[in-house]
Amino acid sequence: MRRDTPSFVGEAQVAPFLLSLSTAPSPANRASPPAFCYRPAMTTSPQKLEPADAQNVTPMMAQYLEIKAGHPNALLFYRMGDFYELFFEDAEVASKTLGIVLTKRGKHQGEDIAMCGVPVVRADEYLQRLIAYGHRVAVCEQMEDPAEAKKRGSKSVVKRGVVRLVTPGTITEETLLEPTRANLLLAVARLRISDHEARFGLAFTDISTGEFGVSEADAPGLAAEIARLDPSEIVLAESVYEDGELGSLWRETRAAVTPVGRDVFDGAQAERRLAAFYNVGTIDGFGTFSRAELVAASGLVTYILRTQVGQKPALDPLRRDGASAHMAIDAATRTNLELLRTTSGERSGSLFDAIDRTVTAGGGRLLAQWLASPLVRPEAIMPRQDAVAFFAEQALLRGQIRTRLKSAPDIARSMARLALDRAGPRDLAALREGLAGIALLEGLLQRQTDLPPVVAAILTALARPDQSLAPRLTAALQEDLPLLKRDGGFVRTGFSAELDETRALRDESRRVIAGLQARYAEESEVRQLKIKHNNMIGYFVEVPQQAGEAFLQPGLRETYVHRQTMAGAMRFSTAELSTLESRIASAADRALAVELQVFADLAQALLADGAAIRAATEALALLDVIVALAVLADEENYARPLVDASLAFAIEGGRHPVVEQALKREGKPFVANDCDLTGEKSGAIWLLTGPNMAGKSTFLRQNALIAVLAQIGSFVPARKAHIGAVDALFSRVGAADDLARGRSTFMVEMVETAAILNQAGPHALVILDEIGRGTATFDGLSIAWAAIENLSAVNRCRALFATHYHELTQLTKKLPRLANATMRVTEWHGDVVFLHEVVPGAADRSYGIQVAKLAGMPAAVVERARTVLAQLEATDRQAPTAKLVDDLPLFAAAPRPAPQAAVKQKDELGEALDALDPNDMTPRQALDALFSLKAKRDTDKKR
Ligand SMILES: Nc1ncnc2c1ncn2[C@@H]1O[C@H](COP(=O)(O)OP(=O)(O)OP(=O)(O)O)[C@@H](O)[C@H]1O
Repeated sequence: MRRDTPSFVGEAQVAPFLLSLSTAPSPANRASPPAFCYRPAMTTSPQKLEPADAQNVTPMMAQYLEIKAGHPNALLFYRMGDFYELFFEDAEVASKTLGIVLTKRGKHQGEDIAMCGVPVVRADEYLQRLIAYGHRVAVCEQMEDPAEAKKRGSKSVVKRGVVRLVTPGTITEETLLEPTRANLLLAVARLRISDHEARFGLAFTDISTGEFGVSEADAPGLAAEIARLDPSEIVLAESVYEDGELGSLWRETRAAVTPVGRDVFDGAQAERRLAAFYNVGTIDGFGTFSRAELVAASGLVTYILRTQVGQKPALDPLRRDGASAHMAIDAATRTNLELLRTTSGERSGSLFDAIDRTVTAGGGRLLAQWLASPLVRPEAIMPRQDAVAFFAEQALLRGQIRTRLKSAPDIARSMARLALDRAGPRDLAALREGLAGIALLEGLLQRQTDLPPVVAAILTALARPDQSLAPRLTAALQEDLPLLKRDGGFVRTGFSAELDETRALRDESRRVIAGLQARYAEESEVRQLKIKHNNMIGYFVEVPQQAGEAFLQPGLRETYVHRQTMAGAMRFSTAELSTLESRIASAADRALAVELQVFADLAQALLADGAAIRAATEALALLDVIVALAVLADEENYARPLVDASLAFAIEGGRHPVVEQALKREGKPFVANDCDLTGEKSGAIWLLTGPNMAGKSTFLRQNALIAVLAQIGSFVPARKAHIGAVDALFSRVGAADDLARGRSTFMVEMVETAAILNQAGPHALVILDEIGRGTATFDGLSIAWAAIENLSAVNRCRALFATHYHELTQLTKKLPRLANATMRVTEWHGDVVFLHEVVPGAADRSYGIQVAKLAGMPAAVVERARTVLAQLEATDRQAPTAKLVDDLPLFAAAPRPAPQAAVKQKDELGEALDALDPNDMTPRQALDALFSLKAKRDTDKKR
């Protein structure tokens, strides 16, 4: 692809050059962003780019170096005419990431300067790619007309400045954002309470919609809170980033992590900075916030102002997003239950995908947020259920609302771009459609009676925006609109008399040119004479070369001034054409100026009503979600659950929301199953046995997912459900190897199971699927055994525990809260048939060999396995594990020590523990260490 010379003067040292682009990364096939952690020292090394070298470089390069020195941690997009250029290491990084060719331009300190560039018109595509790979980009624009620079002398350089830092958490462009995912920027501030204890303030915002929340967590709760919010970028002080104890958190998050200087989180400035940001005298009116929350919020706005270089996004006032009001779900559980994404990172196959019936991007984002943060308080859940129930009964109204919602554009993001002065005519059009849609929906809801409180609140919010805005936008805007306002042509004829006048002048000039061409052709007797235009020489007369010679002779040359001789043609200008040209140019300039003023006036009117429009937009998203949940309940035959503060968990005829739909697509039925963990008669912990493939995992997960759905306010896939609100949900599967983190299967299982046994309280719901399978039979059995005893005696929570260790079923004799359940199977001509039915009792056998046979194992191997099994069973009969239950004294767990006491008792055992690094251990070493710790502990007790 050949590029034109950049059209600015004073920088003639920039030669035209060749640049080839590989296939452009398309927004549609965007690769999912790799897990990364932003490395601050990634770009050009500073010693190479000392601005002090400026004496030895061209003025333009000196300017580049100075600007780059101010942004060492970002790739610098340096605007040159129609391209953004990157130099030095920035160019190398960008060319590798974007797949564009690296070229050279001039020398710096004797070495070639690497360079690559991206066309301004396609910058968004490239930005998207760079951001997805965790880079930050500083966008440096030309701040004056090149003609201005030229006036200062031919060598002078166009003024440039960085207008914006683009980072994963601060983007607003439609093309860079995923429509149904909130793009959260999270700031984490640490407040030390003592040497051993710290509180963390979390402040998060979605700049593209204006949402702004704060919350607080202690050290153990921080990871779960980050997993719940699932931010795109995390900003934190360098000291917090470098804290060894938190290291794994920053390494393992999907978000880009941006450490910043401590001044960003300056506690002494917090209130003042927040008040300045919101333009208020004091922030007391926003409510009461903890110190940690305020420091985080002020860090967040400080970072935003720095990345937006002074442009202030319109953010809602901060609001406490109480973590305690939400079900605690840690990262491993979220992954395991595939709430928003499957374990392989795709949306398809997740719970979100299965239940999402929303029709707007804002609704999709809100539903995802609800799924990420189910509620705990029944009095918060009930109003949502009432609203869903209201629409579940009204199919006709639902249909009318959805038709209107479908055509409503994503106006939250358009409003955000407007506030940042990044909006274009199409954003105004989106607001025109959006506001008109809001008015229609308001009318529709107004005609209904007996609205439940949530729907009544939606109606009030929809009525808030200024009703005159939509008609005003309709009157001002054309139907077909350009992307950029600087292209003009978006204001409707008839809206502005001044604009219509200048446009008439421009159109009339065109007619004059046509007349002039006819006259010139007649006078010169050259019929092929044409008047044309290009950007280099403006309007000119073009004639075939042979005819052109006559124009150089007296008679014609007085009128026609020679400009260019081309292959086969000659070009001339005339005084009349020059006059016309300047008239046309000034008419076009004037027309554009009027259009930009119209744009600015409309933008101002919309922003003045910003709070009302944002409230109406939020109401629109809420309406979409509520109606979508009603559609889901109707389509999939879900029932309204009873959620209260009890410890009940009684599901009748429960189904797995994702598996059920998958089976339905194949025309297969799903077998519904009951689950009662209420505890009085049924047992609060169910030990589930049954062969592989019988449906154990499906049953376990369906109950966890039913709890999640019930607590977001949705109806659930069951005939009837009574759920005592779950405050924490844990789900673990006998782990697969987690080689990426350098841990073995067994270690992962132990770390994760330990987390549950340490944290689950009486209102928790715990799902454990084949815990202990990652190690030798007896080790695994013993650990599973001890874990069940702990769950029953210490955690006293509701739990489902699937296992292949049939020996464990004996435990019900000793543990009254434990009940056995099994997957019913039957045999047919020697083959196992799965009935997918959960019934009380224990599996009599594993059917492992039958399943192997079903899987196509060679007949000889199956036969041999039968023989070995017979032998093993004979041996077990001589020393049955069942006897153990009678022999072993009942589990006696020590009460959990208070954290304070634990710190004080730092002893030999603690030191031995400190010396261990589980990440560096093999399973064998971990086991050895566990035994040696236990031995040490036993010795201590005897002392
Ligand atoms: N209730 C059900 N109704 C109909 N089909 C079901 C049901 N439960 C499970 N299935 C089907 O059986 C398959 C196996 O289920 P699942 O993975 O839960 O078995 P499992 O007992 O956990 O097996 P493994 O021990 O091998 O993990 C599922 O993919 C699903 O197609």
